[in-house]
Amino acid sequence: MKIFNPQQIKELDQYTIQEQSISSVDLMERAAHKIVDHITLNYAITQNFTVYCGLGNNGGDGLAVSRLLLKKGYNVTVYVVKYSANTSLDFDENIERLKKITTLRTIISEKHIPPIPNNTVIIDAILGVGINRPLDGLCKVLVDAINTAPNFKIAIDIPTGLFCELENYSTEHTLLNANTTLTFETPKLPYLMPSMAKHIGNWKVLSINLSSHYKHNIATEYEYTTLADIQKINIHRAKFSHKGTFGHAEIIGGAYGKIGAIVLATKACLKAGVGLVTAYTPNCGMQILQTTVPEAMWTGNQPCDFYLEGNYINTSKTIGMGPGLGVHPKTQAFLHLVIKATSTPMVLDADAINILAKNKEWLKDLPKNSILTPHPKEFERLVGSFNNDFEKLEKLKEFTETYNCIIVLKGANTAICSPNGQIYFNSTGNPGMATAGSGDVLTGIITSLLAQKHKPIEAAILGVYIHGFAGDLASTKTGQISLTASDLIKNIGKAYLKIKQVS
Ligand SMILES: NC(=O)C1=CN([C@@H]2O[C@H](COP(=O)(O)OP(=O)(O)OC[C@H]3O[C@@H](n4cnc5c(N)ncnc54)[C@H](OP(=O)(O)O)[C@@H]3O)[C@@H](O)[C@H]2O)[C@@H](O)CC1
Ligand SMILES: Nc1ncnc2c1ncn2[C@@H]1O[C@H](COP(=O)(O)OP(=O)(O)O)[C@@H](O)[C@H]1O
Ligand SMILES: [K+]
Repeated sequence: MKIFNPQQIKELDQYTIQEQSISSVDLMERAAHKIVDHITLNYAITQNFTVYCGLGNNGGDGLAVSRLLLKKGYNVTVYVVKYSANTSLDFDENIERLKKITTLRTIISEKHIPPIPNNTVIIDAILGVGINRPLDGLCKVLVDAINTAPNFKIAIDIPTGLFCELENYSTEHTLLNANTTLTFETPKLPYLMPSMAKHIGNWKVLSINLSSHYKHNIATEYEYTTLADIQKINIHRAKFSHKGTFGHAEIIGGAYGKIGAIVLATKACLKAGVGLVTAYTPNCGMQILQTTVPEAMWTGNQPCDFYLEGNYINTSKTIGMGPGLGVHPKTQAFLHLVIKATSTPMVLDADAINILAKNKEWLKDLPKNSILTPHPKEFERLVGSFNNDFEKLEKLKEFTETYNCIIVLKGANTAICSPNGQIYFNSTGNPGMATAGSGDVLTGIITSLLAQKHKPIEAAILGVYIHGFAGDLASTKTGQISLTASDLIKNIGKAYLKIKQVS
């Protein structure tokens, strides 16, 4: 699913109006109905609402929602926030419609902000994507007052004060803290940023049937991977395929006391469908590997605390390297040898990333289209610090473009950045996955998909989706608190089945 910027949202609106021969006020009505459907599903008729409406189309949405809720019998108090003399045409039309059924109240200055009763749900329709400057004066004071109130808050489209692009953005600006944000057609970029979660709350995309033609044809910098996107990827197994068809992966890593990382990655690699897998660990890992993962082959011939370059035998396998590897100087040299000796894309995780962060001049030796899977701390070691999440995304693009690689920046809504700077946010997964070894499982899955000849960017997107999906399926049995990395592995198969089932 594409993520449009505010300019594209305006164009999409206009395109839809022409294509569907619908007036903009009727499109607003369609949007308002979707909001009201959500509210009626979630709130009893006894619930009171207080709606704050600005003077543009976000305010227009608020007025239309108020009218529809009143008609259904809800108790709704509507305030028009008069911060300027300008109003939009659809706002004006909705004022006329609403006036016929209720009394409108106006807030004209900071001194006239009415107290907020505690039994009401607040609906924020002050400003939407039309925001072009930070909040000040009446809007700022009102948003501060709303933020102070303990009431549940629903924002329409975006919480008032939020900017969707780096331009204009500052962490100093006031913005409304919503508990739920109900947006139209596509998620907005800030919804996928950790620092914005407290402003956006839970968010939901409501489809308002905007032009498919426009959505299909316009390129965006950002996408949000949904099940429908994943189902376009071919995971079918042909009848006469054999284990050679599905590649041979080599998972390199582990050290004394950290062999478990390689056990998890190797198991996950198998469960994700690879034909053959070899675990490459220090000698102390051999028995453990052969006992816990009998399906895997073992190789290594390495001492337990570091890796020796001379013991490495280059093969044509698809390499996933890093879990439990350690950062001993000899291991660092070993990693440099491996990346120089490899010509096909490989997966680098954990200590492999930490070693590259210490030796940035080696990054140019990475095989083209290799996939690095840092968690946020590893990412910072790699690219340096940044001031906010917008800058973080810029650094992400800069890095993948410079080194011709793919980065999988892990976390909630993992961001996958291609070598040409396209970013795909993942939609599966849950906080239960913030547990030891969860990243090792991901390394195994992505290496497996790469070995199965998925294109590197596809392996990254599909791998992250399956990993998160396995986490979601696992959590239905274990709950999030007790979820472990092994539960993820157990649910990889089920995740595949679910993907295929509904396709
Ligand atoms: N396809 C969709 O998604 C659909 C979207 N729809 C809805 O339309 C909304 C966008 O509406 P919009 O373009 O009228 O903008 P909106 O946010 O109401 O701002 C209005 C005006 O406020 C002003 N202003 C700006 N910053 C300010 C500030 N800091 N403090 C004070 N004033 C400020 C500025 O005017 P100015 O003062 O510069 O003249 C600006 O033009 C969208 O979020 C969604 O709710 C649906 O109706 C249908 C389908
Ligand atoms: N809050 C969360 N929501 C969704 N996924 C998460 C969350 N926290 C962590 N994860 C996922 O769990 C994995 C953790 O990886 P990592 O930090 O490398 O763990 P480890 O080093 O213990 O293996 C990543 O794939 C990440 O996306
Ligand atoms: K709003």
